[in-house]
Amino acid sequence: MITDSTLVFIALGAIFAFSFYAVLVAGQLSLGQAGFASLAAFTAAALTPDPDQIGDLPALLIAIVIGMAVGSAAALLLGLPTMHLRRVFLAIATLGFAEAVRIVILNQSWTGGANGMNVPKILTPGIAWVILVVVAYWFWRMAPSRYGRALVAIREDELAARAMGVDVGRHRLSAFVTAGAVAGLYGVLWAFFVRLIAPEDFNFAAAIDGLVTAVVGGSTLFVGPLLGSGFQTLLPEVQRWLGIEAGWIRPFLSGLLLLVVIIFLPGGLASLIPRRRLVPEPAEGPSTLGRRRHPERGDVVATLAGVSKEYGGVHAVEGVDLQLHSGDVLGLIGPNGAGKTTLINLITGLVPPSSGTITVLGVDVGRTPVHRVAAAGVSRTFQHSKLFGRMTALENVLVGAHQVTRPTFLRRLFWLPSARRDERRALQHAASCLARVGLAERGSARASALSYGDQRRLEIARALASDPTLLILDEPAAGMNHVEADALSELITSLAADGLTILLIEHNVGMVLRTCDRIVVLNFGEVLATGTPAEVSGNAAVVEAYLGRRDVDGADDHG
Ligand SMILES: Nc1ncnc2c1ncn2[C@@H]1O[C@H](COP(=O)(O)OP(=O)(O)OP(=O)(O)O)[C@@H](O)[C@H]1O
Repeated sequence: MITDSTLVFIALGAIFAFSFYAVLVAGQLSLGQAGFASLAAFTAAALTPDPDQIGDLPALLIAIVIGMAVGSAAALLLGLPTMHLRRVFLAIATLGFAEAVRIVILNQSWTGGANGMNVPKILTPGIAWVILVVVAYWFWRMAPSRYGRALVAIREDELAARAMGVDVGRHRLSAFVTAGAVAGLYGVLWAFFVRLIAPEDFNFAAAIDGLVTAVVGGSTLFVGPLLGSGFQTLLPEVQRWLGIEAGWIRPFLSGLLLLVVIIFLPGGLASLIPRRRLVPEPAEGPSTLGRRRHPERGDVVATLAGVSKEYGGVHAVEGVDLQLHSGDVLGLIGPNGAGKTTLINLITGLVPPSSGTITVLGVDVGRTPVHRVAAAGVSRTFQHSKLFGRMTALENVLVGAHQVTRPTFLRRLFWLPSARRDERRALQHAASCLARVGLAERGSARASALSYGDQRRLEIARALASDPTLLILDEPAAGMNHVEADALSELITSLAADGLTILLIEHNVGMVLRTCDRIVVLNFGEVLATGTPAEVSGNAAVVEAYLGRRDVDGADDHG
């Protein structure tokens, strides 16, 4: 039943699916792979020397190099203007590209137009499978590397990944170029196996086949494309074996399976296979990563001058002047909608100010990408949890350590001991961050499975992993009981004793009064009062605008 052709088509289907996997893993949906494959196939077929003259293997190797170069170059050129597009918009743009390629190739004389192009058949099942193993190996080694984790983090929460110091644009582009190279590889292998290639081999249906293979197989594990391709290729064989020739059965069943997988098994068939979880390395003494030199106690860490942020007609932040000093714990309080979150989004570079200047650790924040602000030593948690839900607690913290760890992917490919050493150090560092917030035992739990209080603590551990100078905590005690809030208060005090500067936004006023050296009160986007806890709590305007009002609300979270 399984012929040589079937074996080759399973391998080719899986390689093509890997080109979708390459971007799905970073949360991107691209349909341009058929276009990359087509460009690569026709260019390689036209340029590769005659195998009768130079031998089959050298000819195939030359074709592969040409195809992968063409595929990745096309992806780079298409990626540069489209990488800012998200989800369905990227799918539409890339689909448009693939369709344009098909029409251009159809109308060229050198490609043979609709008649297609004759290509020598030099691909053997053995070579097809060796190449598949190499491609699978690449993605297998990539997944647990710093780069692989960053891609998954982007898929899980792009904004949080940026705040953790991941250069999202560069990572998305490199995933896209990888997809182009792998699609180009597929195009070449296809061309040098089927004898006659035509533009229709790389049409919309081919792209959808590749996507279905990747989605059905699953994008969470590298074997997914193989499972998907095995299913897609073997189904017609099983049909033939059973004597059912109807051509509609395969597309119908794969459509049905796609539906079932999306509804019941979002991780694809591969998610049925248990995944080996990273285990924390026990910390041997203090972490050797990071060790950032913080400014001298009392030095200015951040300066905001006349900062305003408008959303349409809403003045979320209005003319704020503020300085943060090294080693300070500064509290930021105010009624709901006062502009607290907007202010920290401004300080971390997530939103640009409408006017005014913000300088943090020497960086002009309004003009600097978020990941560079993070690299300068700014880290934060989010008011509404922005954990990477499908990653474990340990993996979340490892992404937090992105800026203080070294890239390992290329060294992992060659099993270099230095990569293993770097990984051990990163794991120990992550374990010590988890231990610092009291989550030492929870490292291998999925972030989304943690209790609410533990999720808040995990966000702090992830933020700490970048070894920040300025740590911004946005309502870290929300949902915590008094005991947990007290422990959090102690943690904040101990972090400040280590030299960190902390900006704490919190509605638990009792905790803010106990923990902070200085407090800023915002109201309607403006600074209503600044001072020590005693000064602020005795300020009549503050009591009127915030403290009193909250008491009337009956809120019991003032401590
Ligand atoms: N992206 C946005 N688009 C439009 N308006 C916004 C946006 N972000 C914030 N705002 C508005 O800006 C004002 C300040 O909001 P912000 O979330 O900063 O307040 P906050 O003090 O953090 O409130 P809370 O305590 O409820 O979190 C609100 O009126 C809010 O509706």
